[in-house]
Amino acid sequence: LRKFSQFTRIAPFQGNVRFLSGSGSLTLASLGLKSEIKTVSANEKNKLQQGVSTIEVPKRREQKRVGGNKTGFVKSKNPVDIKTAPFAVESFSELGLPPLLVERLEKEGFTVPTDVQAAAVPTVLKNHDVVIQSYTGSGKTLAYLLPILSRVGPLRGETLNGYETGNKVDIEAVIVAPSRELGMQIVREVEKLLGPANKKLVQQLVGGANRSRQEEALRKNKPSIVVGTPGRIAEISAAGKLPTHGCRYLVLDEVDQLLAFSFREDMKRIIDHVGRRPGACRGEPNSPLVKRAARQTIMVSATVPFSVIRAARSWGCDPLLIQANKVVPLESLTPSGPVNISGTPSITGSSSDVQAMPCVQSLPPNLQHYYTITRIQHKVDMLRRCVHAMDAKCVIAFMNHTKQLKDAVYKLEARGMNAAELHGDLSKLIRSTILKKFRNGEIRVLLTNELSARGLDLPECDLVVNLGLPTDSVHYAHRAGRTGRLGRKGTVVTICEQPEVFVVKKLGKQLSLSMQACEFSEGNLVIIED
Ligand SMILES: Nc1ncnc2c1ncn2[C@@H]1O[C@H](COP(=O)(O)OP(=O)(O)OP(=O)(O)O)[C@@H](O)[C@H]1O
Repeated sequence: LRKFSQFTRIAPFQGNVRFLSGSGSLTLASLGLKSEIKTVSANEKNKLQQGVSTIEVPKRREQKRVGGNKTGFVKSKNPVDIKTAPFAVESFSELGLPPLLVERLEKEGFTVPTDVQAAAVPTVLKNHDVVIQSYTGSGKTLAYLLPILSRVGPLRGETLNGYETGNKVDIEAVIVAPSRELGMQIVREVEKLLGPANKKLVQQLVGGANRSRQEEALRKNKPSIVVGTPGRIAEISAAGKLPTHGCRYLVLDEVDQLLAFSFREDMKRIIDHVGRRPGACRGEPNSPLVKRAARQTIMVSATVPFSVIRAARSWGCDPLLIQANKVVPLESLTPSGPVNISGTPSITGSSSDVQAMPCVQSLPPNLQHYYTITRIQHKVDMLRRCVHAMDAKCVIAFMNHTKQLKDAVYKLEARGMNAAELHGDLSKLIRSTILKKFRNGEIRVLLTNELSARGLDLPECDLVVNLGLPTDSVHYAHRAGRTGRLGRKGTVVTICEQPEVFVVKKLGKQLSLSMQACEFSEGNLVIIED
């Protein structure tokens, strides 16, 4: 065992920046991530390009420095100075977005698209069905929202390539997300871009909220975009109160989770009733008009198991896979190809979908991964020591059983640490109040379960702790992805028992991560060298 102070241990990686200090500005350059990002993307590129013909690659410029007076980029209370973010083109206007929308983006502090946005926006604007895959926190939400807002609502371009909506009765875009929190987060993102005057053009249809009020809002406001959870959307659709026959966009966010068995019936209803299936255009002339008349299906996730590829082929028309630097036809992918299959259950329930996807693609490169060993009864105390040692300000700790959450909160609070539990048994109102408090910094440790692993954007989160092991590498990736968003630094610590160490190591191997053993002693992170 060798003992290091945080400062000394991290020095070789990040120069003079104190690890997780929370003070001073953080830079990717100072973290030594510039070269790390380059290495990863070069490897990824090589791996991914084997056997796949790249059909469209957005013009890529030299990676540029973003920072200094441009810190307004990342909208957070303590702006993070991101020196080299994964940005590929200079501006949103280069992507063919209408000027009004570009203006709104600038007002909101978004000036430069991320890689995945640069790849996705022009492709979706060309009416392709797509699967968008890039690592957590890389900006996939705007990657699909921007092309939609270019065609739907008040920010759309003046000329619509001959497409006229006429007397709008139908909803034009349906966005499905697996959790209420993620649904509400997407709604906020759309509202932010539409501006206060046009807020009613987007309607949330999440479960747990008053259904009659949602139906009333649909009738009264005639929104262009609805965002919701599968159950509630399917319910209102089955009641005949969701006019989606002419819907042009169907977005399935966190699509691999939406393919889970529990969503099966609701997803079937949505797939069958939202817009005209692009499959209908098969055999017909491939004219732009025919394509425009069909629904465009956009599937999104950081993890794309082969079940998603299969679903996209069956639900879409010649779908494309969009990753940060390239766009390839899904037809070119096979289970043994570049997008491997993962353990996420498929809609068909096939047991062949059990291989890990190359997770360098699912996780941001700027995360540090550690594990520490303790007895089960000491896990919460180890969490407290870990938070202190890391000097973490905003922590998400995952447990596998809801019943354990309350007890853990109680123990932390007893030791003077602000903590709260978040899980599906709480009402929608309580859940959103807790999340608000966590965002505001009133809660330091959020104890939660898988509910919070997907899609939640809490940019201030600087530490993720696994108090219970994730079930597989896909779950590890989504949990870990709650920190280190959009180029920020982040740390993931898995607190396990001795017999679980081999599982942790296996996860690290599947994800190509360097998973370091550590301890927390006298307020310091202690790395245990192999
Ligand atoms: N071009 C941009 N410039 C600055 N900030 C951006 C840009 N695009 C997105 N962001 C911000 O980056 C953060 C992460 O974006 P987003 O939540 O869309 O990531 P994601 O890829 O969907 O992550 P996940 O896989 O976890 O769902 C958000 O806070 C978002 O506002």
